[in-house]
Amino acid sequence: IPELTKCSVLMRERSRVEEMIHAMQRAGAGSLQVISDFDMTLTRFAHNGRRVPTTHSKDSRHPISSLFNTDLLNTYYPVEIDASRSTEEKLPHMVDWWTKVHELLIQQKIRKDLLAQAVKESTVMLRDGYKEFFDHLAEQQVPLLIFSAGVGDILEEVIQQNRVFHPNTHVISNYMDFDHAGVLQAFKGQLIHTFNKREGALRRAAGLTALQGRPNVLLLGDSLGDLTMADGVSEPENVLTIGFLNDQVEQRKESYVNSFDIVLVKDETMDVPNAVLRHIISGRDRK
Ligand SMILES: Nc1ccn([C@@H]2O[C@H](COP(=O)(O)O)[C@@H](O)[C@H]2O)c(=O)n1
Repeated sequence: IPELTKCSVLMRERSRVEEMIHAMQRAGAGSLQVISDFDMTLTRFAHNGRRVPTTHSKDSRHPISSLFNTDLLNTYYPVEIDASRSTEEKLPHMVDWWTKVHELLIQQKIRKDLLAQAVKESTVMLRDGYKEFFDHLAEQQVPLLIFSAGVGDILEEVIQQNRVFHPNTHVISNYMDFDHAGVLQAFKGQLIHTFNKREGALRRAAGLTALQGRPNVLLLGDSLGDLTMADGVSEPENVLTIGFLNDQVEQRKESYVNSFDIVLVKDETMDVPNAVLRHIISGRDRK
């Protein structure tokens, strides 16, 4: 796979990655499921030197930017990516961050009918190559689980507007609960933040029938917390993990290389996941 030889691609054990890809290729598309994070994994981290907004974050060019206006990002994002703190240390801060953001959004009485326009006018962008990624999985009927600590309603709108929300796509995320007048009144279900995805994986992903009987997993994420997204897969055989290292590269490189099978450093494209998928799905090695 020529894409794996790029200098932005880091691997702790290249031979293990190759073995896993071959095993997944032999098993074919029928054994495969893809589990992916959304913000900064399927969406770009930056474009033309500027941060791309997440499903939660403020987009200054946005006409109703108060909708996503959370300066809390500047306080809590550095904690989220701090390589010197453990996950346990970060947990209470993440709960605070998400709780405050959700409260702010509720106070702002966000209207359901404004969401589509808000997304249309925002600068949120999926990574280059996103269309091949979504379309190829749909054509091959490979289920795609998007597991996001962002806002599910916004996430769905983003993939809808990019015309890639296919029937093979399942989403687990924080969904808004609107009252009868279409005004945000709460968030549904248990809060999902960056570091509690394991609970969601065991509680919710494990029950999705479309994912049953598919022991091979391609997992995509941008945070160490994303590595637990496949913990609900029963009897997994091969779990190949790809991590996007977008920020604080030098501080986090070692932990990412020790944790993900493939690490993509400041790569704003889906080139590597697409190449790996083409290879697995082509089934050229199948006996
Ligand atoms: N107020 C917030 C809260 C979180 N974020 C970022 O969103 C990411 C969560 O979504 P995933 O799809 O990646 O699970 C998380 O990494 C936070 O950095 C935000 O921008 N604003």
